[in-house]
Amino acid sequence: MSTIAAISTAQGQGGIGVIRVSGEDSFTIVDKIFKSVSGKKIMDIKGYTALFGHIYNNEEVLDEAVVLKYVAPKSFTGENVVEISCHGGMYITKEVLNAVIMSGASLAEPGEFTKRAYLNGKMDLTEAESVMDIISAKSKSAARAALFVKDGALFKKSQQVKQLLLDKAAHLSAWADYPEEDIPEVSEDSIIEAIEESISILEKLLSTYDMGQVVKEGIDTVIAGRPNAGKSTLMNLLVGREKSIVTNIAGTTRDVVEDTVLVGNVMLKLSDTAGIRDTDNEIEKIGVQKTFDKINGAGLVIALFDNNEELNTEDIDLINKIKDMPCIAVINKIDLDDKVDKKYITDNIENVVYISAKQQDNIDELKSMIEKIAGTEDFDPSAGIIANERQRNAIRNAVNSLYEAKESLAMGMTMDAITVSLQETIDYLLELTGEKAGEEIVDSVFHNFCVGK
Ligand SMILES: Nc1nc2c(c(=O)[nH]1)N(C=O)[C@@H](CNc1ccc(C(=O)N[C@@H](CCC(=O)O)C(=O)O)cc1)CN2
Ligand SMILES: Nc1nc2c(ncn2[C@@H]2O[C@H](COP(=O)(O)OP(=O)(O)OP(=O)(O)O)[C@@H](O)[C@H]2O)c(=O)[nH]1
Ligand SMILES: [Mg+2]
Repeated sequence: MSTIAAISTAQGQGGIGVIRVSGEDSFTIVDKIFKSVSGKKIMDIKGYTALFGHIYNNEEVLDEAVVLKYVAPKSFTGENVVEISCHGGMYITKEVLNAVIMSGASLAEPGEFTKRAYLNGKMDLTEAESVMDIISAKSKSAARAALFVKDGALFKKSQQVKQLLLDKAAHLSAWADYPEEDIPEVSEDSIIEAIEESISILEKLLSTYDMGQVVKEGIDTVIAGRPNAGKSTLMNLLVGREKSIVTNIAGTTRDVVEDTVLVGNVMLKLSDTAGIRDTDNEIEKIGVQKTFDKINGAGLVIALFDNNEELNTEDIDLINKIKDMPCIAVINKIDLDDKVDKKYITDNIENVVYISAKQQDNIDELKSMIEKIAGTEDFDPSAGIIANERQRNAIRNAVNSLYEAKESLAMGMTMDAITVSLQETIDYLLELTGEKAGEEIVDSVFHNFCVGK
């Protein structure tokens, strides 16, 4: 396989930048452009040792650098690897990469290092996919969950089920293929037991998907309500800066104002919206329409009501619109006189919280309610989460084949038919981990990676 190279650190200014080189010829390629101060060659030093020196482009010094050597198979990719740490910054790192390419390496494709790690048996597909999740994690729980998958949380569960079924499938086919041999018959009960246990493990895994999405992607959360209810004040309070304009003029916010914020271990993708009211103003009208579009696509609606005003028809319409969605009714301005019909709100909406956005009262209560609704309070990162649609489909298919096997048994079908279903389940699990996955599947997994990973 060719020797590949790429900048593995973020593109931009940084203290140092790392160019990673992987493949059989890594040492000779880098030796051509690197002169160590000690005079040693990369070729001659041991794995996991480093040299300090300079990178050259022909006779010209490009930068000083530290090179680190990994000898196959003991490296991230399982190949010979050299990491060149030079000064960070777009210009220098590109020049060094260029020198490595001129010296004989080819430019790595996105995800190619991790793909090679997978192809060399350093990790399975679920572990490789978790690498992306680790990089893109924006919260502690997302990062921890991804790290557990990187450590094989998903892979191990898959192996566990595979083993359970292989024991039965092997037995079944042996028994069916060699009826004259003296192989003990597998009892139907033991097959059912293995199937039930497998279904339970896989279904439990499937149930992690939604929460995994919440932890990873965050929740589309819309702050809605009538003009002047205090939506923008709350938005600013949650994000911790003056993101939205706040005035006492009704109809201040027109466009949707967006930001993300971490509440406990839930990431909210917040949208502050135009106050809902019937208006003749063209601009405001469009804003109100956008508010409704946002509500329709929301994972959580935070509906604000003004404690100091009686409910109007817009308030009531909003309550009716959201009461069957994940939502919180926030009664704002509790520092002012109570005029709002609290009973109507609590009769219709389960989660109600009383705050003063202006005086920052009871905000913690609102935050714990958000966490409760997101259901991430007792999220267990160590259980491993399904990271994406590909994994979910593979597991879903595996479970479906198990249900088929169960049905076949109940219908008194031949053992052959049951073996086929169990074999199918195992194939789906092999696809999940990439132990047996088509080239298209593998390619599409790495397609979304960034260059250098
Ligand atoms: N400098 C550097 N830091 C990094 C990475 C890297 O590639 N380079 N990583 C990139 O993601 C992560 C670490 N990943 C790595 C995974 C395996 C090996 C490695 O050498 N594996 C050998 C070790 C065997 C052993 O000593 O037990 C192996 O698997 O055989 C190195 C880094 C995070 N930090
Ligand atoms: N007394 C009191 N005033 C508040 C409170 N929250 C917001 N306000 C005031 O209410 C007015 C409107 O606040 P905004 O946050 O702009 O209201 P909004 O819902 O975003 O309004 P639009 O953008 O017009 O839809 C401002 O003068 C705020 O200072 C509160 O808890 N108590
Ligand atoms: Mg506003």
